[in-house]
Amino acid sequence: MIYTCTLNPAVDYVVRVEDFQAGGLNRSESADLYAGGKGINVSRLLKRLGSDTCAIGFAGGFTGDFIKSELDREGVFHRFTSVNGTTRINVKLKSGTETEINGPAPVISEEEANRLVQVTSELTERDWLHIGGSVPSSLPADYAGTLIDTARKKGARVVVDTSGAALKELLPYNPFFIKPNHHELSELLGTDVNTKEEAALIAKKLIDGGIENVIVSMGGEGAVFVNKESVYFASPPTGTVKNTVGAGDSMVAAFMAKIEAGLEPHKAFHWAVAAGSATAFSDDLCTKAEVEQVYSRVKIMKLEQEGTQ
Ligand SMILES: Nc1ncnc2c1ncn2[C@@H]1O[C@H](COP(=O)(O)OP(=O)(O)OP(=O)(O)O)[C@@H](O)[C@H]1O
Ligand SMILES: O=P(O)(O)OC[C@@]1(O)O[C@H](CO)[C@@H](O)[C@@H]1O
Repeated sequence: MIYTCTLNPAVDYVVRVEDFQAGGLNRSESADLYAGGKGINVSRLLKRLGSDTCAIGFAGGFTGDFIKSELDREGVFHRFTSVNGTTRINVKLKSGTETEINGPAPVISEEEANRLVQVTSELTERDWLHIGGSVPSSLPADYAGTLIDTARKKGARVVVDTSGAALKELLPYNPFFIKPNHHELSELLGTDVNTKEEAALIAKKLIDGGIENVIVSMGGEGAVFVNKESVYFASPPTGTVKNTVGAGDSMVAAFMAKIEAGLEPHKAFHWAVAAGSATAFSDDLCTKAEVEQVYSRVKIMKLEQEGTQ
């Protein structure tokens, strides 16, 4: 079972405005609500791809109830830890460009935090623990690390998809897989990552440090995959981009689903890029059929290891 842990879930309020004017009264053409947060997106896609998954994390208030009812509607298992506070709402404004306003996390008490650690202590060696998204500031700095240690003691495989300080904090735990985008990688290392060669070079260093699989996504420019054996680059097909929210999460979901199904990592990477693009071309997360349609249009090539050293 792939457990996704979203410490700071959100209701994503996706609003479309024809010609947004800052400081003026804008009327939206459409507004949609989605159960959001990185782990929740990953679980929703895993379910669509046919993998066993369960979403865990903190949920509270009417927004927490909305997320649970949406997951129930889609048949996604969940086991959230209830909190007193109210799960945030994240605004995704689409008006030519995409603008995001992600809300603040509710305060998580020590007792609530301990209850989630208990859930991760019930994982087994057949399970994965994916930790995705931001970490509420009320939690101790080493909280996500505690979850990883707890799950690892039970033999679970760990995947990390956080950014900023949280990612830096968790790299020494040597996750099985990470998928930063090139901006997150630049921020992490304080150096610009703009090309596939630069991405491959940095990813190789992370692999040498003990992480098993790294995908660096670069939006419409493609993505780089590095593990101990090889370095690959994939370029996505062109298409009409409708929504990139959750595109990265779709990559993570497809990579885990295909590794779980026994595929070699570079083949799982090919599916990951297809899933990311299929979501970018859809209004919501993509479907399995959409991933299959995009798959043959993704160009994948092996890069020389020497070029990355
Ligand atoms: N313009 C685009 N055209 C085709 N595919 C795209 C485009 N933008 C994103 N994608 C697909 O989505 C994947 C992930 O995109 P990106 O690098 O923006 O991830 P991300 O920043 O983690 O996304 P998010 O945090 O919004 O989920 C890319 O590797 C690619 O497959
Ligand atoms: O604020 P965080 O936790 O970093 O990111 C949260 C978020 O932007 O990530 C998902 C897309 O990846 C959205 O569903 C959600 O709103």
